[in-house]
Amino acid sequence: MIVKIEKLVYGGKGIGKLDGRVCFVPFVLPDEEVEVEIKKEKKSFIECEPLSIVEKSPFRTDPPCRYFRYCGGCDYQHITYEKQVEIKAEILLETLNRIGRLNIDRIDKIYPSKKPFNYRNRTQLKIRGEKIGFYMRESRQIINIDSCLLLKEDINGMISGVREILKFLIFQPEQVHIYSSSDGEALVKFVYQKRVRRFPLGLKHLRSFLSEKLKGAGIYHRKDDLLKRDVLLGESYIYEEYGGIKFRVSMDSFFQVNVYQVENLLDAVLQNIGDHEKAVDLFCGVGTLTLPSARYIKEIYGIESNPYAVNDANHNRKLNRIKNAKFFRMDANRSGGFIAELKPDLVIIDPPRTGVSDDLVRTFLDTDSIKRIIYVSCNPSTLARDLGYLKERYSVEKVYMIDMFPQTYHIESVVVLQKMK
Ligand SMILES: C[S@@+](CC[C@H](N)C(=O)[O-])C[C@H]1O[C@@H](n2cnc3c(N)ncnc32)[C@H](O)[C@@H]1O
Repeated sequence: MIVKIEKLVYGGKGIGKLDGRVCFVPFVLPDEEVEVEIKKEKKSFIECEPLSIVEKSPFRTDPPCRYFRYCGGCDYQHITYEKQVEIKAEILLETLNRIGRLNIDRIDKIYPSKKPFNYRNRTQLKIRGEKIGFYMRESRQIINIDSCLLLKEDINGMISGVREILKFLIFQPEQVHIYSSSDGEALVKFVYQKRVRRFPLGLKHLRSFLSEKLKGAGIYHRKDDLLKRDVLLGESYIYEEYGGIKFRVSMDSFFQVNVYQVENLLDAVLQNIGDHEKAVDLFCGVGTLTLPSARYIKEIYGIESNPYAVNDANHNRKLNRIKNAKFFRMDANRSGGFIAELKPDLVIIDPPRTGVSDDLVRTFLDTDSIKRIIYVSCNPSTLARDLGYLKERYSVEKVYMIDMFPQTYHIESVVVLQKMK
């Protein structure tokens, strides 16, 4: 069976038509003719696997990773990097217009990643028996890897060390997380299914296997889908520096994953602060956007639910001697009352993939003081849904795309909304 691919859609797959039904095919490019086999048939669509490419796109390239197509991590390694970025920009626009019923005709600025490989500062390795690696595509089987092309080189250098460490452990962790700062300072987390009372290795040992720049290690167990730390060896944090600001980042706080794109994200946000007086930064993490923004505004308030991130943000505020920023631990999705009382004229939001709550959307619509919203999103579908509601009182002024996750289908964007008169 031959399918002609019309375009790529959010999620990484291409779509075409087979017997009049929509058909999804991974690892293809627009305009390619692909021989496929059917994997799953539903009433309204068909899932296929590509067998061979009959008519190749000029943008097809040889995937450099030997695990590509088996590993669940990458979707786009068969596409030249420039074309990946172009495709993501088209998907972003199409998603905003279709789900949000908007009428946006351009992306104002696209920031490709300076390096499309070796950009990630963190990884979560799954462990099972001798296997260390990532889940296989559409499966819970683990693909055994010795390196990953998305990871910073120093993290790859630590994977063989993890293998050695596991030989010392009677009880195997189910995951090992590694985080390495731009300076190569590293943190490691050993995650167990159940509580472990003793860990047989000290920080010195771990350093000898992993990196001399290892600052700390945490031993965790999983409880109700959350990680609980039982043992800490060394420090629980490392430092990052971006936009002239130093950030302490704890092993349990979030930080942007692509070392080449933090400055670009800041650029997109800071150039839109405009002439405002009082800002609130919701889902603020360790203050990555709050603290650089504080230079351009009278007062700024960061809201974050993770206590470790709030501690880091407060530490970072003092470390950088920033007096006009304040941080609060709060559920941002339920911060409507706080916002209504604060009366900010600018709102910055950077929610997780789920987007923002109905309550928060209502607050943005009902709070007259808010003149502008800078919405940072890692999921175009929920962004489009939220913009679809907000368009009642806000117009889309600017759209930026930051390619935070090269080789994958994920799309990071910044949308600037202006209150209509
Ligand atoms: C995508 S990150 C953005 C962090 C920050 N803006 C940055 O650039 O580093 C989302 C943040 O929202 C926090 N978060 C998730 N759900 C939240 C909630 N309901 N209320 C407040 N913060 C939340 C997470 O802990 C995380 O720090």
